[in-house]
Amino acid sequence: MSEDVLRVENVAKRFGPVTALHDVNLHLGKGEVLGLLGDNGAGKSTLIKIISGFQKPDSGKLFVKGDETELRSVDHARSLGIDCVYQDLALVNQLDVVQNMFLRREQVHRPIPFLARKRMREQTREALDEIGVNVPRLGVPVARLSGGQRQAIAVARTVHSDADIILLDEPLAAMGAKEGAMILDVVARLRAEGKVSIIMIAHNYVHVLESCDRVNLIQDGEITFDKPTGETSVEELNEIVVEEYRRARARAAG
Ligand SMILES: Nc1ncnc2c1ncn2[C@@H]1O[C@H](COP(=O)(O)OP(=O)(O)OP(=O)(O)O)[C@@H](O)[C@H]1O
Repeated sequence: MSEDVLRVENVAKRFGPVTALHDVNLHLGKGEVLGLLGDNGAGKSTLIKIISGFQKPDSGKLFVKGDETELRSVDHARSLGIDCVYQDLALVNQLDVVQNMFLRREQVHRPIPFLARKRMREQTREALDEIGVNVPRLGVPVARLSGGQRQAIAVARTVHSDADIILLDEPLAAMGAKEGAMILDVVARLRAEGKVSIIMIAHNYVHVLESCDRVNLIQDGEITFDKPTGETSVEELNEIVVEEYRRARARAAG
């Protein structure tokens, strides 16, 4: 891979008595797809929220495209090309599919002329077709759609944005097998094009090994494993996780 588009150095984050991230170091190359694996509560979402400007770290540094950057907000991160599909999707239930697709653009906050609305519908349809997910009625509030369809809209919105650093927090979480495969196809296409860099949180080792260039494992708020996917296996990843589980049980037993 060429230069890093993102570097996280010694990042720590606490929530009261809970240390979510101890001392995290991570890097993402241009055009690279990095899989981030880790148990529940390991710190994956906190890390992604820090990289997307949603939360601030207590300490540590973030470099975006070579420049040390203190992200002030999600909008600030977006202005630098970083966009995230959060686990809870960040769709607005009462708004319809088209309005959600354009949520972060100012049209939604003003009356929309008929022609602009028509263009927005066309672009929404195009973005969803690109993902390959069928959402027949674009005018319904997204609250009435399935979890998989909602997830697809959130992913389509990010892929169709100007972002060149895309963070996917468990993009397959609410999906059936067919919809999940479509999202993995989109990741595969973006990976082949090499224009965007992606961090994908996932629980399925096989998905990560097949869809990513490199894999990081986060355990108890620290990156404990970093290898190209071609140099590791489900067995090796399993072994590390089981070993950590044994250690945690031994610690708990005193
Ligand atoms: N806003 C918060 N307030 C208090 N504690 C938090 C907050 N956000 C995260 N935590 C705690 O920080 C730790 C890491 O949480 P995080 O959500 O980053 O884990 P995760 O690896 O994404 O887990 P999961 O796979 O279950 O989503 C957990 O112990 C969690 O309870």
